[in-house]
Amino acid sequence: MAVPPRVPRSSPDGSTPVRVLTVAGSDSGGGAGIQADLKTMLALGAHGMSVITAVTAQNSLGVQCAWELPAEAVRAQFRSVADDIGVQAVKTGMLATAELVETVAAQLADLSAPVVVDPVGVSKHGDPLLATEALDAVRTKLLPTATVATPNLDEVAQLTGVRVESEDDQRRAAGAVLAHGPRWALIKGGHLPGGDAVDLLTDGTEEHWLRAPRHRNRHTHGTGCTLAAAIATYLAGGYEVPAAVTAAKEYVTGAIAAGFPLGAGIGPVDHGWLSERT
Ligand SMILES: Nc1ncnc2c1ncn2[C@@H]1O[C@H](COP(=O)(O)OP(=O)(O)OP(=O)(O)O)[C@@H](O)[C@H]1O
Ligand SMILES: Cc1ncc(COP(=O)(O)O)c(N)n1
Repeated sequence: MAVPPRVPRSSPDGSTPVRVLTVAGSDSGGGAGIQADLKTMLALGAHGMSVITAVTAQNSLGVQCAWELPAEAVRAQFRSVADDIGVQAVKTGMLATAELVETVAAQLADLSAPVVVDPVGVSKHGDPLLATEALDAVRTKLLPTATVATPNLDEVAQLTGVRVESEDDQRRAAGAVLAHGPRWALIKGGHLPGGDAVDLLTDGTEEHWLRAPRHRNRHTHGTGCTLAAAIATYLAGGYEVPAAVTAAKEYVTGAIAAGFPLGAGIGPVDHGWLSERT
């Protein structure tokens, strides 16, 4: 298995780590959301920071309850981090409501750092994490701020109406996502059948097909969050988009291979797999 690199320190004397921000929901079970993102950032050598948009009561069986934070609380967390510490890349995940999508998009519009938008719609168990009436704000306000948008196949269908059943469909889906304004689209094929897990990264000109062996492991809670957080970390570390996504795919593939059982349902990917190898 390919071993992805850790990001270089961001100061010449090596004292300051790369700073990456996640704007997402909290997963009390620790496998997805804010918790997955911060573990990923630490594993790859960055300093992770968080803007919490919602709190979920969640475990290996699903999401039992969720509460979104007031827009003012989200804005204040964002300003606290951006105005003092500074961010070198941002990842967005669960944003819950149209008001929070608009609040976050407004903050991102003024930022010069790269942005990875994971347009989280539903959990692996089918629990809604975004109100249906927020989809329009995702299309018109959030996607235009994205350096890379990383929808899974359900999110592609929700956002563009394109149903993906083949690699050709992934190409059509990418075009439909790019029409909403992100610089790059990563159409994740994790939910397609087949021996490999194949994702398409494109900016409409270049095409990169990222292939990894599909692991027959049911403990895949948090795959999408982990991949998007890893991409943001590599972008913060100065990688170009194709190199960042390639390294992030290596990291998530290893984490899926090492996913472990917890509770009675779907366990998490193993964010610590790299340190177990060194
Ligand atoms: N069983 C698997 N083996 C290897 N790679 C996988 C597997 N399942 C998903 N992937 C890869 O994991 C990454 C995340 O893709 P996935 O389609 O699972 O995202 P997602 O549905 O957004 O995740 P989540 O369910 O956590 O929201 C992609 O690179 C995908 O190809
Ligand atoms: C707070 C939060 N964010 C994202 C997900 C998606 O992850 P998954 O699809 O693996 O359940 C989740 N379950 N919870």
